[in-house]
Amino acid sequence: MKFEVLTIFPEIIECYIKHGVLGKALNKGIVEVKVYNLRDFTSDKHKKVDDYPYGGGAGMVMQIEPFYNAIMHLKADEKPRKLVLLSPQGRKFTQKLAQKFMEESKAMVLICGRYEGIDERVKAFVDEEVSIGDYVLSGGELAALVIIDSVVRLIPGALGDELSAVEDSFMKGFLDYPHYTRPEDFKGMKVPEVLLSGDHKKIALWRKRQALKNTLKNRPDLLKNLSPEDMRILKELC
Ligand SMILES: Nc1cc(-c2ccc3ccn(Cc4ccc(CN5CCCCC5)cc4)c3c2)n[nH]1
Repeated sequence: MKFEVLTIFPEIIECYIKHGVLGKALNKGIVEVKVYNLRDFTSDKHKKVDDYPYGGGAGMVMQIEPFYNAIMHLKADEKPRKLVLLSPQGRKFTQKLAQKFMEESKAMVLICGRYEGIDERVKAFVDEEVSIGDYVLSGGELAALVIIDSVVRLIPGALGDELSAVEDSFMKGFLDYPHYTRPEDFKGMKVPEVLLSGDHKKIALWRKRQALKNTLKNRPDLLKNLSPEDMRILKELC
C-alpha cells in the first residue's frame, strides 16, 4: 500500500513513520510513504500557501493553487488513488473505515491543511473528507498519521507473525481487557490470581467479563449486536 501525504510540514510525517510497526512495515516493503511539501507546488518566490479569508474573519486560509498543482502532479501517472482531505468537519474515522481503506485502496493521498483550513474548492478534487474526532487540531498531519498507522496495522504481515490486528478490541466491537506482566507483586499491587492459574478457559472468561465491564463503564455505545453468551455475561455485571 502506498500513502502520499501533502503538507507544509513534511518533517512531522517523516519523523513518525521511521518508528515501530510503521518503520518495520516500511523496511519490509509492505507499505510506502511519500511526503510532498506543498511549498514546492507554489509559483511565487516566497512560496506563499495562505491568504486572508474572503468575507473576513480571523486567521488565514490555505490557497487552492498548491493543492491543485500537487494533486495534478500525482495524477500524472494515471494510477488509481483515493484522495482524502483531513478536516474537523469530515466523516468520523473509525476502525471500520480503516478496514475499508485497507481493503479498497492500493494508494491513498492524505491532504493536510494548516491555519484555519483550506479553500473549499479543493474539495472538488478529493474523494473523502475525514475527521479523526470531535476536537480541533492545529493541522491535518496528526490525523493523517492516525490513518496511516491504523490502516497499516491491518495489512496482513505488517504486525509480524506473533501479532494480529484482528485481535484489536475495536475489531471485536468492545474495549480491551486489562493486561499485566512481571512483577507479580509491585508494592503490594498484585496480578489477578486467575492470570497465574494456567486455566485458559477461566482466563478467557475473566478477560471477556473485564472487557465487557470496561466497555459498559467507558463506551456503552459500543455494546450492540452482542452474542447471547456476551449478553448473559453483561447481565451478570449489571
Ligand atoms: N479531527 C480533526 C481534524 C482536524 C484538522 C484537520 C485539518 C486541518 C487544517 C487546519 N486545521 C486547523 C483548524 C481548522 C479549522 C478551524 C476553524 N474551525 C472553526 C469552527 C470550529 C471548528 C474549527 C481551526 C483550526 C485542521 C484541523 N482537527 N480535528
